[in-house]
Amino acid sequence: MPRTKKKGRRGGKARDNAWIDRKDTLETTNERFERYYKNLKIVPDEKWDDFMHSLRQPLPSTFRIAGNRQLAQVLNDAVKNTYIPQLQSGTFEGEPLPVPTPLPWYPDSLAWQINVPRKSLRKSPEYKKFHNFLVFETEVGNISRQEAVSMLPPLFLDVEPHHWVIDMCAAPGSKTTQIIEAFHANDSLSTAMAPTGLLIANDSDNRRTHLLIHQSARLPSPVLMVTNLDASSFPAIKIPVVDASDDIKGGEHGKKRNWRKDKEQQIRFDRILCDVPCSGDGTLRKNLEIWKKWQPLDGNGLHSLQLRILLRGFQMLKNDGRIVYSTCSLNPVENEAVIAAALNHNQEFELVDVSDRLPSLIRIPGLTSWCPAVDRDVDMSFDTYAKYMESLTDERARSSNKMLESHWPPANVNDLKLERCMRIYPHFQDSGGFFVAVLRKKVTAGEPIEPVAIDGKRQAEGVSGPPAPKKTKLDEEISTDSMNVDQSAAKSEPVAMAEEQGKISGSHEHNQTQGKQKQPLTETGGTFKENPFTFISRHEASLQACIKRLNLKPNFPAENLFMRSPEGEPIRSLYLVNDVVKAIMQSTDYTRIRLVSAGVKIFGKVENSKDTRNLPERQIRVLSEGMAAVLPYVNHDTLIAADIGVLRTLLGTYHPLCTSFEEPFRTTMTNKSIGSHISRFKAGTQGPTTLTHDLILPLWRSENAVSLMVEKKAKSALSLRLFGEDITVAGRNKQIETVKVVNGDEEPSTIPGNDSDEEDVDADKNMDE
Ligand SMILES: C[S@@+](CC[C@H](N)C(=O)[O-])C[C@H]1O[C@@H](n2cnc3c(N)ncnc32)[C@H](O)[C@@H]1O
Repeated sequence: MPRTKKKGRRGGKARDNAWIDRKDTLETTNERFERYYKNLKIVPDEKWDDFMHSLRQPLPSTFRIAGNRQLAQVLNDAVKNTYIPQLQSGTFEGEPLPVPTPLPWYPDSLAWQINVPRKSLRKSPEYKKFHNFLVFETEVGNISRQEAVSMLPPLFLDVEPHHWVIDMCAAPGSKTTQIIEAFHANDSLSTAMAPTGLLIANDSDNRRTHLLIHQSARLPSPVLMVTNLDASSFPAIKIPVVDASDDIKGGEHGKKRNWRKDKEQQIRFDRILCDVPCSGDGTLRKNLEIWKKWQPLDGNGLHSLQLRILLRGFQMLKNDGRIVYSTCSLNPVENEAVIAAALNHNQEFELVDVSDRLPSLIRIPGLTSWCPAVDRDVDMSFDTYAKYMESLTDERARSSNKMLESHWPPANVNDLKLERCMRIYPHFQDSGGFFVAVLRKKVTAGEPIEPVAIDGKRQAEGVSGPPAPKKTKLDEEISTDSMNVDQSAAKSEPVAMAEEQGKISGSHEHNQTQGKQKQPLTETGGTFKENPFTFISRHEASLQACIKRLNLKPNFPAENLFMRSPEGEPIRSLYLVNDVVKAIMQSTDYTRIRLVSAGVKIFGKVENSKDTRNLPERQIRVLSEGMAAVLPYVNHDTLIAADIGVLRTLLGTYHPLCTSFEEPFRTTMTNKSIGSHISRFKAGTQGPTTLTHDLILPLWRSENAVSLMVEKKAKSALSLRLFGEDITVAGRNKQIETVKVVNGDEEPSTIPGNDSDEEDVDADKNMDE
């Protein structure tokens, strides 16, 4: 049986237990917060109490059914038709249990909200069962726990599979995952598309890029690259130009691109997400520490970084492209003020009216007037920057002034259509607070308009045209087209994490610089320690043997496979990227773009064992996590046919002997050679079990047995979904342990069954997790 190299766990245990993690009581007050936002009139006076009341309520848990549409529908049906009726029949302390409700604005009702106090969770068997389902499906990437409002930006981004997209501040990756889903929206469980687009998920915090990699590994894609750079100076990336005769949308899968060696293009993006670091006061309902720390200078301090990130986004956008800017802050200085300053800096851009999108989402238009606080004690007495500057009579006060003109509304504020921005408040639909703005490049005839100064120090009030002002320091930082920027280490504003370390959520950062604005950028990672990305020869013997064994189609892009070790070293795992990602990786040194990860791991090296005997055709196996990426190249006629009965045996036993299967699978497998195979489990009904769609899964044929090469948690999730119980060996073990613990008996040593082959059991333990 194959042994694959043992991997470290990718975390996630602690998260499981906190799935439905509602805090039941909150102590919440901050006089500055109330004074600031009441003065700003962000909500009408008569609604103020509702607003404050809802901020003090625990935030309901929300989740989204992820993955491709077909599976999403199956899981959504399970929530609606299996779990909700069970919950409806349960009670807690004599009261009916609250049941999950769909978020009315989320497309196809695929997102849900649960409002359950912890104690009912712990004590309700119905909720325990539902919780188990959520945990398993989350672990295998089919459900994503995500704050409701954080699901919004990708919905307004409208990503299509051929788009080139950059998520500039992406970690921990909830929105990146949604974008990946958009790339694969049309995949099904038995067929997949090879998207021709590109997704760069970037974050300046190296540790958080690894959270992002973990999160996105649940939905692996050959379009994905993860970089670790300061988004405000994201470097220009050049790749060869594609021949004009090539369809850039790559409608035909596997069609090779003809890259021209003589001509380069700078990558510009169709879609850009700027989900920038922010003070995060929209997350007060779940990040209670903000109540103690909040003060208005946090937002003032983040404004210039937010603006620089958005303006770098402007520079990198294609002509007909779209940018979504979002924060989980309520502060206009981090929201409308950033948008206003960016629009005045580059008048080629405009806000998009998206009022007809997601009609059930309750929101209000962006503010068109506001006044920043100039100190921690919420002094809001200056309605213009000029008046504020006049008030600074001594030279020291003037030179240490941290306020920028762009903190105030510009004179042309009414021309900017800021009402097209969206504000979402907690009392609207029992959510967190959020801000979203959708921007695009105007379609203009003639010459591009020159950017104007943005930080207000030299900018004349009432910018109406494109004068060519002297550049300010902030301008210089922004207008560097970063063509040759070499970020030897990513830099970031010293923002602290709003959320608990390591927890996956869409929440934004909190600036804990406590009013220190525009701090010098700090090095995050020092040296960049990542293994190189080495493309391998498509003629490599073990690879060719594996392709032949799996009957992959001739258009399988074997030349797009790389390993994460220096050239010449033996292959361990092979990763697949699409043509655009490969072109970037070959045109740009990976240390320049601080590339942390790319593509999908599709093949694993089988460690030498009695099965492989050093034979090349037995040395590489297809990994379950890579199946979706391999599917477009699978020849469906040559897949090994199997049914629900076979699946039951494979799930219920680690390595069943070939002879333990019914015909015709028994003879088929007996006649197969040792190595990696792919099987198609046909949709159908057998007894009480219905498989609603075909499943395509990897198998390993050893000397006498067959194994389903799917990691344990995914096996349990599949078993729960199909049979309503966890029939896997691990699942049965867990049940026996629970019974023993409850009865005070000893732990069981082994589970009886057909698991006599020690080596096989090891192999299963070593599955990539
Ligand atoms: C609001 S969080 C992003 C949340 C993420 N979009 C999600 O949905 O999971 C902001 C992120 O910006 C990152 N960040 C802070 N400064 C940055 C910079 N200069 N460039 C790139 N990322 C930055 C932080 O590390 C943080 O992960």
